[in-house]
Amino acid sequence: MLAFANCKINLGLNITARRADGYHELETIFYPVKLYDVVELNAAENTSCQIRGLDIPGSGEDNLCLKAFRLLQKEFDLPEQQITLLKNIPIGAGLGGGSADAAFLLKLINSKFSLGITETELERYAGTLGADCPFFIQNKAVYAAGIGDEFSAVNVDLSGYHITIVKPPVHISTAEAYGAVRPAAPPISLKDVINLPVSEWKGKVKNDFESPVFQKYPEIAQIKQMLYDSGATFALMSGSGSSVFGIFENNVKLPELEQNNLIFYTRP
Ligand SMILES: C[C@](O)(CO)[C@H](O)COP(=O)(O)OP(=O)(O)OC[C@H]1O[C@@H](n2ccc(N)nc2=O)[C@H](O)[C@@H]1O
Ligand SMILES: Nc1ncnc2c1ncn2[C@@H]1O[C@H](COP(=O)(O)OP(=O)(O)OP(=O)(O)O)[C@@H](O)[C@H]1O
Repeated sequence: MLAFANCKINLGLNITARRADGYHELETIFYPVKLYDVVELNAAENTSCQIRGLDIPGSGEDNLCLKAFRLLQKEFDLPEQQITLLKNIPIGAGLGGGSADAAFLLKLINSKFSLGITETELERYAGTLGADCPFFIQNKAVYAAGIGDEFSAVNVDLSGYHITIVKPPVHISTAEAYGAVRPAAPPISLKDVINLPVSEWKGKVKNDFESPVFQKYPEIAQIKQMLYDSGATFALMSGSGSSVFGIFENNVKLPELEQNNLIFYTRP
């Protein structure tokens, strides 16, 4: 039994406060995008995780898929399984790929073994694996507050646009990126700004990680500029980077970026 785990982009990200436990309060719009990993479960003598495709740094035991399986195995009487992960979503990209794998695996285990876990409970399990993880349970465009796990409805539809994601060869640690931001409440909430037409988002829908990340890696700022120069209606770094997405009205090809970077063309 298998599942297709899509990634996300952040349409805006305001980091508003630092909590006593070191985590940060934020507001963001999570938007699902059709760039997929594949996770598969098969009966086996021992539970393990086999990875194909892109290399994931760290040991296999650290893989979020294995952590997701063990989390439910502790609570339910699950038989041993081989988890196979086909990794396509770039890592350290701000696309939440690891979180997506874990969340989709929780859902897959729930349906394969008919565990009857509710969506709310699945979100709670996912939240113990990572701040980005709960979003992928419902996996629809949503306004998120808290540490990224308190959801409310939002009306954003990019289905008429083309999305281009550029992943420069830079790996950014999320914890390090948070450490470089000075939290502040935005003058206007993202929840209101996002109601503007996409053509008015430039300069108004912001990502607070951009400034410190662009300072350290000017090549990422150049990619964003290149997306605008190529006709993007809107461009922004996703999450803590390093990927940058462009929203285009037409399907533009970017040969200069194709030669030098990882680039993905997709539709929302
Ligand atoms: C940047 C975003 O991708 C935006 O969607 C997320 O906030 C990151 O979510 P994530 O990768 O699932 O994060 P986690 O794996 O839970 O945490 C990694 C590290 O990021 C920092 N972290 C994460 C989320 C948050 N709201 N505040 C934080 O300060 C913490 O130092 C934490 O140790
Ligand atoms: N299944 C997995 N896929 C990718 N990374 C994983 C996975 N399991 C564990 N990791 C670890 O998590 C780290 C970050 O992974 P991921 O690609 O999800 O982060 P990201 O692109 O920075 O996304 P975000 O910051 O938006 O959550 C990696 O460095 C890797 O060591």
